[in-house]
Amino acid sequence: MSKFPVDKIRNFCIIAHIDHGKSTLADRLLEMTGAIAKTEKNKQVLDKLQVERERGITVKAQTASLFYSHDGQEYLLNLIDTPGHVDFSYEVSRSLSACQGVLLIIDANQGIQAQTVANFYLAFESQLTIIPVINKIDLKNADPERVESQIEKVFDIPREECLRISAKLGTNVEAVLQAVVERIPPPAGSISEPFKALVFDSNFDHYRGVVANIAVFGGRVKKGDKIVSAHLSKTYEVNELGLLRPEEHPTQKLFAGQVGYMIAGMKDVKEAQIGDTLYHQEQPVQALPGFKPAKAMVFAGRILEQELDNYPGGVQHAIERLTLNDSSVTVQRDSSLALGAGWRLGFLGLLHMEVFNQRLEQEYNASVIVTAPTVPYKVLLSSAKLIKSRRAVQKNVVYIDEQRVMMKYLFPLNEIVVDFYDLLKSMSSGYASFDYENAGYQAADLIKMDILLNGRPVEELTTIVHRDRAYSTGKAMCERLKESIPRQMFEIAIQAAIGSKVIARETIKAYRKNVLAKCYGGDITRKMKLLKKQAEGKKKMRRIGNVEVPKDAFISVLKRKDK
Ligand SMILES: Nc1nc2c(ncn2[C@@H]2O[C@H](COP(=O)(O)OP(=O)(O)OP(=O)(O)O)[C@@H](O)[C@H]2O)c(=O)[nH]1
Repeated sequence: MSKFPVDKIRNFCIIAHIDHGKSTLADRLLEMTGAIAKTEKNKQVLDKLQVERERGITVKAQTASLFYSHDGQEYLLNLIDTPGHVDFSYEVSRSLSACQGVLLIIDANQGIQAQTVANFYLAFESQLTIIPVINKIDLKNADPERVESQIEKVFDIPREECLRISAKLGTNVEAVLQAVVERIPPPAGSISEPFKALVFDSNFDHYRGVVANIAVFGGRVKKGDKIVSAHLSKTYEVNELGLLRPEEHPTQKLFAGQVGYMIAGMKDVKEAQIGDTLYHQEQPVQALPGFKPAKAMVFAGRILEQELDNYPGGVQHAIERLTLNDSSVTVQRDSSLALGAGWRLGFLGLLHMEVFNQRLEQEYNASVIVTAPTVPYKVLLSSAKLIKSRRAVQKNVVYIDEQRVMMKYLFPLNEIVVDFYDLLKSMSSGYASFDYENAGYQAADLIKMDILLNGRPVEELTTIVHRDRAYSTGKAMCERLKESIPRQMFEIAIQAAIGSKVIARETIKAYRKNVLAKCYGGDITRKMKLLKKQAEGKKKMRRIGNVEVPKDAFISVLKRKDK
């Protein structure tokens, strides 16, 4: 591809609240610039992952380079479609680092929603040009006037700057392309500078190794060049590079201002850190600031099971490779006597945890068991100092218009992490939307609860709970254990205790398990089979004191309840 002057390049993201129409607009922009054919089949083409297609949501940011003629000039537009859901906001913030402007899409019926506000601030803080685009004006209940008033009031953007479109029907989408060219500034870099590129995303290809998505901030790079990654100071030869249109489109060179992909013989996922800087071997540059690591909000232990071994290299590789593509997941090795070796993974939210799990299964054929989500705590060890409990505290209220109000609260994270969003949606008949950010640690009345089997604490089941919830949580855990521990030759007491105080108890009656009881007389092979099965079952048991506990019992207590 021939050189494209920097002033004819525009890099922009599409950001919005979930379902406001980003991916549909991206389809129209791809069609109008000839990147994809205009057919029914080409729907949400940038949502490539199976999990995205099944759930109808974007979870990965995707890049597409478009060629667009305007006023007799040819422009290269690099579009990044981003996810809308709060759990994937790390994708948005990284994508913004490769852009100078954003299209902020707002549904003409729903108006400004929680993630519209959150995404606006991400773009605003990055000092990007913001083009408000009111979408779905074809809807019967569309009220673009009202949405423009909201935009003026909440974002202080004059209503004249808003575009009104229907991404579905293609109405006025041409105006969006024109606004991108006219309002968003070109990237700052120059071709005469030394080569400098930011790795803003990467994924692992089974055959070609690491494929890095890069934004070239200065200079140029070509096939065969020797480049260095600032993070590891390791040198690589560029094997392949090109544009994403949205499929890979190999080129000989990439220039300042361009966004594209690069393959440079990186075989290990540790070699292509997201946020890394690449430069020419002979022309070292100062590394770019990179990205702040994502802060995990929800933790889940994953338990290593036999069936995880069906991915070549084992589940370790599968997790490493998937976290390369989703760097917001934190991974720690973990192991316990009862559950065996596993991982403790941190996520930005519950949907994020579900999606990661689904991707492990679908893309790496690794089935895993997810334990109940927990949130991080800081524990102050003290003798008898009671800490005051804190419930949600209202911080402020803004009336967006006569129908909508924006309220800010300070919540304990574990109160909102599991079902708060679902509850809010059903209570408001789907009208309310919700977003959250980390407000730091707060003192709370939390206690450590132990589970005892015949008086012995089971380390793996110790949990931190709010004092008000201790009884119900303890009772539920005891009941679940009672269901899953088989009767044994003596009575088993299952207790939930806070310190030395027992708050819940279940009892399993004594019983001599005679697996042959039902086999009156006859068939010896059937008897042998049952005895063998019992012996195998014993291998999967863990002994706590004198009580034999099957592995499944731990899992049934720790596993998330199905919805
Ligand atoms: N009537 C109407 N529907 C639209 C329009 N644009 C998008 N939609 C519909 O709105 C729904 C959501 O559109 P998407 O493009 O998937 O929304 P999104 O913002 O990409 O969603 P996420 O990526 O999951 O955040 C789909 O059912 C679209 O068909 C429009 O202009 N008019």
